[in-house]
Amino acid sequence: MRIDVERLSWGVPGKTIVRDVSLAVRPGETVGLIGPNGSGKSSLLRCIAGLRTPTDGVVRYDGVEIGSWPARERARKMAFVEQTADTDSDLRVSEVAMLGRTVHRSRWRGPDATDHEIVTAALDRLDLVELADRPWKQLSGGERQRTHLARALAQRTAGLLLDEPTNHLDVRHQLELMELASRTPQTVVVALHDLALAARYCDRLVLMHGGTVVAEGLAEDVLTAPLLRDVFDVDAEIGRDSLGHLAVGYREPVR
Ligand SMILES: Nc1ncnc2c1ncn2[C@@H]1O[C@H](COP(=O)(O)OP(=O)(O)OP(=O)(O)O)[C@@H](O)[C@H]1O
Repeated sequence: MRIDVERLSWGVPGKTIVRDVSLAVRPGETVGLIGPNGSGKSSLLRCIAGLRTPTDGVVRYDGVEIGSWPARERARKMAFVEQTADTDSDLRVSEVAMLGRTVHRSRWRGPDATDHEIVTAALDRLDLVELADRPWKQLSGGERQRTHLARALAQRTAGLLLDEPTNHLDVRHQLELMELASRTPQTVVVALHDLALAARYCDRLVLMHGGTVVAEGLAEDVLTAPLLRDVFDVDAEIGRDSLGHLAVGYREPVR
């Protein structure tokens, strides 16, 4: 699925939070959204998901404006895992993942064999099969995050929006999740704070600052010392590690 964001702005009374952002994400592409705290990444993702109505501009999925779509129709096309995703009920892991299937069936029909197959596959991809019967409330932060990702995968959408999906994950699960995000045929927009992870797994990076896009392109073009100094206020050294991946080192902040 192609995602187009055209001249999008969003804010609250007296404050523009996302300003004039345009973005075109090609089918199957994985785009990394990076930027300092408060730069507007989550707000932009919510607008792309259709959870916020832009004050200006439009969002299109495959060329069709999503503004007037019912939530259910949007959710059949786009899954979104928010940064503070929570489930405030007594559900078990497999039941949380099964929530991803609800958008595909009528309210009166329970899950069928296909739904169960899809959920099992999603749990397997997130390394959760052994936890399938565990109550959500007993899970660790990383296990909860993986469960919400399984829910999003079970939704079987053409697009996937992920807000800091790795922030609770151990290193192995971070790598596996990003591998999954980069290899899936889904179109993915993922907000990340780990710049090296973003560089390694995203086809393209979009750097936000103060609600606007200040740079976009290949990781080596976006992650430059001068840009990182301007935007993140850090002195960084960009190099390659022994595996050939972009590495970002930071000097002590000078205050
Ligand atoms: N509903 C709201 N009302 C008022 N201010 C808001 C609202 N939503 C977001 N903001 C503000 O807008 C700015 C951007 O927030 P946003 O969550 O989009 O940033 P972010 O780049 O995702 O940050 P982080 O990296 O910390 O997750 C922040 O200053 C935030 O406090």
